[in-house]
Amino acid sequence: MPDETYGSYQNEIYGKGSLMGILPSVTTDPRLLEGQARKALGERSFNYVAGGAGEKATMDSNRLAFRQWKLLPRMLRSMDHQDVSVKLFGQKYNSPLLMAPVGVQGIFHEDKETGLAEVCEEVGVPYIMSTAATSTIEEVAAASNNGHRWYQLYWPHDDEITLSLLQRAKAAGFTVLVVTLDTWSLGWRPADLDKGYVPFIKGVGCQVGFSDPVFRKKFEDNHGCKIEEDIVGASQAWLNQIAAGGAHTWEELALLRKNWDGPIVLKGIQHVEDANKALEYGCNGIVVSNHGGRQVDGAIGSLDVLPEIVDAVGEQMTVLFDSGVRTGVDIIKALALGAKAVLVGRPVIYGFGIGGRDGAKQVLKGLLADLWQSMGLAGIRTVADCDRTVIRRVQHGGDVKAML
Ligand SMILES: Cc1cc2nc3c(=O)[nH]c(=O)nc-3n(C[C@H](O)[C@H](O)[C@H](O)COP(=O)(O)O)c2cc1C
Ligand SMILES: O=C(O)C(=O)c1ccccc1
Repeated sequence: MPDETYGSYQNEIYGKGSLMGILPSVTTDPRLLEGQARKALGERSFNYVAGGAGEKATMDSNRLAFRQWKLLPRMLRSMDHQDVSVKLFGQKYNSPLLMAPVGVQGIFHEDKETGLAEVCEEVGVPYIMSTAATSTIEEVAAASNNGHRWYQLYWPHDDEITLSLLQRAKAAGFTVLVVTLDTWSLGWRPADLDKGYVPFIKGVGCQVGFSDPVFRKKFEDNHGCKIEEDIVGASQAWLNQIAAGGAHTWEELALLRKNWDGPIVLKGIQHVEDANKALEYGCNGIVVSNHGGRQVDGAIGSLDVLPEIVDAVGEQMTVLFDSGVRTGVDIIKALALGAKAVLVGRPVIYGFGIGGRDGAKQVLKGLLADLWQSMGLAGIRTVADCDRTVIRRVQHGGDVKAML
C-alpha cells in the first residue's frame, strides 16, 4: 500500500538509523549515486545507463537549466493538509512522479522490468514500460498488478506489428500510450561505441518483439526458421522495426490515433512548433524531453524550453517533463514552470543496479520524501500552488560539475 503522505521515509531513515544503527544501503546524496552505481554495475551496463550523446553537453545543459532557477520559500503557512497528488488525463495519481521508460532493464539487475514494475506499484508511482524491454508486455502487466502502467511505444515500421503491440498493451491494462519520437535511431554515444556495446544484438531487450505473434509469424515466413534458431537475425529484424529504418511522420500518427482509445502522449518534444503539431494531430499530451541528453548532443537543456512550450499548449494538453531531474526540488521547479508531472530515469536505474527492487525503492521513496519535505519547507501546500510565483531565474547558475 503506497504511503500517501511521503513524509515518512525521512523519519524511517532517521528513526531506524539512530535507534537501530540501520543506514540506507543506497546513498541519499544525488551527487554520490552515480558513483555508487558505477561500483555495483558491470562496466558496459554502467556506461550504457550513465552515457550520453557526444561530449555530454546536453546532459550538462539539463543540469545547468535547473541550477538557473531558485525557489523563494515562504514561512508561517500551515502545512497540515499538504497534498502532492495530481490528476492526469482524468485519473488521480498520488504524486507528480512517474518512472521513465528505460530499455533493457535486465542488464542492470536480474529483477528486470517485472521487479521494477512491482516496486512502482508498492510506492504508488506509475510504471512506463519500454518497448525495448527484457520482459514481455504481459509479464510486466502481471507484476505491476493493480499499479498504474503506461506503455511506451518504439513505433514499428510495419503497421500490422504496431497494431499488435497496441492491442496487447490495451489488453494488458496499460492506460496511456507514450510514443517516443526522438530515438528512431540511436544517438552518437561514444561510451557504447568504443566498447561496441549494443545489448539488443543478441536478443537482449527484444522480448516484446520476440513474444509478439505478428512479428514471430512474419519473421518465420521471411527467414524460414523460428526466432530461437536465429537470435542474431531476429534481433536485427526487430531493431529494424523499432530503432532503424528512418523516422515516422506527423501524418502517420493517424494510425495510432485511430487504434488507441486512451490518451496519447508524444515523448521527446523540444520545440514549440512540434508541441503545436502534437495538438493539431490529436494527441493528448507531450513529454518535454531530450532523452536525458542521449540523442542530440548540443541540444538545448530540456528545462530551458519548458516555459515556452507550456505557454503555447499548456492550457490545451498535458505537458509532462523529463531530462535531468535528480532531486525533489528539481521536481518542484519543473512543476512551477508548468509541467503537470515529471519522469525520472537514471537515478532509479542506479538504485536498481545497486540493489535491485530494494535499491530502486529507496531511490523512489527518497525522491518522494525529498519532494514532500522541500515543498512543505518552501511553503507550497499543493501541486496547484506550485506556479511561477515560487521560483525566480538567476544569472549565476552554479558549477554543474559539483552536481554530476
Ligand atoms: C539506459 C536508458 C535507457 C532508456 N531507454 C528508453 C526507452 O526505451 N524508451 C524511451 O522512451 N526512453 C528511454 N530512455 C530515456 C528516458 O525515458 C528519459 O527520457 C531519460 O532517462 C530522462 O533523463 P534522466 O535519465 O536524466 O532522468 C532511456 C534512458 C536511459 C538512461
Ligand atoms: O538507450 C536508450 O536511450 C533508448 O532509448 C533505447 C533505444 C533502443 C533500445 C533500447 C533503449
